[in-house]
Amino acid sequence: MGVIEKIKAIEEEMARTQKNKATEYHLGLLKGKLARLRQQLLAEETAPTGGGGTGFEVAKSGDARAVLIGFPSVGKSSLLSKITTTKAEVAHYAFTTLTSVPGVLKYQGAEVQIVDLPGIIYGASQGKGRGRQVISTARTADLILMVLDATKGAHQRESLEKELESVGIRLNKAKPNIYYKKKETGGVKVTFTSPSKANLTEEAIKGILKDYRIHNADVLVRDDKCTIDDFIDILNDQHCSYIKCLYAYNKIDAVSLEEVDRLAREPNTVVMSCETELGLDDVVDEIWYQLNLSRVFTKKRGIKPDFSDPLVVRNNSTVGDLCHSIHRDFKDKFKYALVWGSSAKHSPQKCGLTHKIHDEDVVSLFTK
Ligand SMILES: Nc1nc2c(ncn2[C@@H]2O[C@H](COP(=O)(O)OP(=O)(O)OP(=O)(O)O)[C@@H](O)[C@H]2O)c(=O)[nH]1
Ligand SMILES: [K+]
Ligand SMILES: [Mg+2]
Repeated sequence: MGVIEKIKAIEEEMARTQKNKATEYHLGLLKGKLARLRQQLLAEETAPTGGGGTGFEVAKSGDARAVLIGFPSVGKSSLLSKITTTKAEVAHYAFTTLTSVPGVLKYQGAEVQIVDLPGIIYGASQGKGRGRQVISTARTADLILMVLDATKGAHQRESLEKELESVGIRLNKAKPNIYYKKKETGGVKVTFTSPSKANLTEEAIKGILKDYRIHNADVLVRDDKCTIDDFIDILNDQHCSYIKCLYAYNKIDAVSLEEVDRLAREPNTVVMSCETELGLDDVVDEIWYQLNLSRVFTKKRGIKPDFSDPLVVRNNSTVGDLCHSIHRDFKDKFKYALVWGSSAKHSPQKCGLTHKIHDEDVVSLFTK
């Protein structure tokens, strides 16, 4: 049986199986198997072929990458053209964009790569259209920007989420807090830090492991809300990507104010009109906010800091992380830092490697 037939068989079995307490872990297993098979399908499609690939993948650049995902003609290329200097082709017909197009969003000295992609269609996760390439590019994103058409219903968002979910992309979800280690001997040991409030029981874990033919392992469930699906995600770890998602509703010029207001209140959501340039600044601010990055300006003694050229680090980074981002051996030479900005108690504050820096801090580093 080929991969596609296997997928079909599992989908049919899932459709036949009624969802209830007795079947939920079997259904979870089937879901896990599906995710693995779909991954396999994607890998086959995107594996580099001898005679040169399709040129679909773009090299990463800048401080982070946001990827535009959405159905055809929702305005992905319009958005790229508005917030970067890249001019992408925009037209009223579906599938105007046929390959990936990168652009650079400049945000107060930081650079975010924005990747425009072809529209996704129903069944993309099974390889329809350019679905496979689009999905494998989505997996490389620090942020998925899901572009939606405000004039269409809620089903577009749900079905896109389903497509991504089915290939192991988890949106706005932290990796389940479960420690799992496969071992050589000793049997299966399951521990819960507090009694489970979801369907993940010791019995379910043992059943799932048996199905995976794993007979020796340590499992520690650290979160009482973990589900069977979460545990299967942990077992399929290399097939799961946990990615932030920002929902951007475009074409708000074409719907009522009430509808705009309703959409804008949804979590992780921005509303915009690329055509009338409404809300674009908010979109850009929100992209930056969701990426969870800080800009830090370094300053040499006696010279003003260069505010056009920040170092970009993850939020909650320490002075030590900053040193590491400059050079991996820099920490060894480090003596102390002077810090100006909201993280400093006084201006400047003398700090060590563990001091946490904030967005827009100015830092002078002194070496031995
Ligand atoms: N009313 C309205 N139309 C818009 C807006 N933004 C884009 N459009 C129109 O929507 C159509 C599709 O825009 P594109 O940017 O090509 O959409 P896309 O998502 O890149 O489309 P594909 O590449 O084909 O998947 C064009 O006719 C645009 O002029 C908007 O804010 N309001
Ligand atoms: K289009
Ligand atoms: Mg396009």
